Amino acid sequence: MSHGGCRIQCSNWLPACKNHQASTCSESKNCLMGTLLVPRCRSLSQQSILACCLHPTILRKLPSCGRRCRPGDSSSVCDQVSNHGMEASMMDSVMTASREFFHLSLEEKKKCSNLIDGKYFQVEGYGNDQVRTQDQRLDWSDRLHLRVEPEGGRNLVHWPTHPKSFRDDLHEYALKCKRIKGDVLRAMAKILELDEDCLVNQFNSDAPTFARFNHFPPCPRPDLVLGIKPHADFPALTVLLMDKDVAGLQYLRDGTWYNVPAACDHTLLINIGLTMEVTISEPQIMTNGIFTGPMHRVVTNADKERISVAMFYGVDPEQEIGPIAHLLSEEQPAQYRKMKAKDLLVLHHEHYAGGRGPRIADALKI
Ligand SMILES: O=C(O)CCC(=O)C(=O)O
Ligand SMILES: [Fe+2]
Repeated sequence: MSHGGCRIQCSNWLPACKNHQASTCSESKNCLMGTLLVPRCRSLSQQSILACCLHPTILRKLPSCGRRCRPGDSSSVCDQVSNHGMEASMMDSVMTASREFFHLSLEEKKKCSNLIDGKYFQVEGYGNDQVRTQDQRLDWSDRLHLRVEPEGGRNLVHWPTHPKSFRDDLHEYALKCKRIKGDVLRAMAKILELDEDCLVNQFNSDAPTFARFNHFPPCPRPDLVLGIKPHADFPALTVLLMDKDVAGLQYLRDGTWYNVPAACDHTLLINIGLTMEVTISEPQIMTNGIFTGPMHRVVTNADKERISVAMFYGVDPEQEIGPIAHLLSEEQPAQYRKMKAKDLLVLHHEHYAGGRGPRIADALKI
């Protein structure tokens, strides 16, 4: 690692109160994520970042990790990472450019629309989810979704020209995030006792990276409407840049939603996605996987807008994904069937939008 190792933030994630409000909740001082997932120390080795989030059976192999494990802990990678090597000024610039874009007139934003001729949905561009069914729940958010990698596959027609810095900021930011993604994947491979580049090599030159800019305007009824409904990210890994001032993200754990505080100290949040779960979670049959894509959602705020920027790292759509061979043995056979990434994505959308449950990885279980 060129920048001396990422650090995990000791986070104090409080249970959300019943009306979904993220910022006002002080019902409980129970620091679940802080005590269970993150050791109480400020600087951890790179290896420990992920160890904090791994299943206890793997964790026991790691002398450097001070995590206290409880039987039945679920395992998920959803931690705030600092000392990640990205300049705070760059993170601020991306946030400012995003905010400026969302504050443009609707007419201006529609120049990047995700609807062709105002009707036909496409993944890239400005807008909301595709509406597939009459009773589909829509999110209280505006989005700009852009393919960032491979660089040759960028559709600049969707890339805003206002603010002027937007394109350059995103380009630079993507380069930094890619390096962080590599660091995280190498650390994960090490923990799994795989070849260091084994996971990085799952991403060939056609592996897509999408940037999703989320804007959550103030919402008059936060008790009724969610900014993003419960989901687990589909791609393999997400690097999330969050608003410094307004919280809203929540994670589900043991049936309770927990608030993630606003990222006032320039932390990034790393999520494991479902693709990675299918790829690497094989040996722990008893525990349903070493890594799982954590379920999360975003709540709305009555008074304040919120911005976040997610970089989603997927694998080549033509790639067949399934358990990595090195992780399988006679005692630990595959738990998931193999499928091309593009077919898995279709299934995921059907499940998620159709309300049949957001965890497509479960549908793939053998
Ligand atoms: O806004 C956030 O903090 C999370 C966004 C998110 O979960 C997503 O874009 O998939
Ligand atoms: Fe997400």
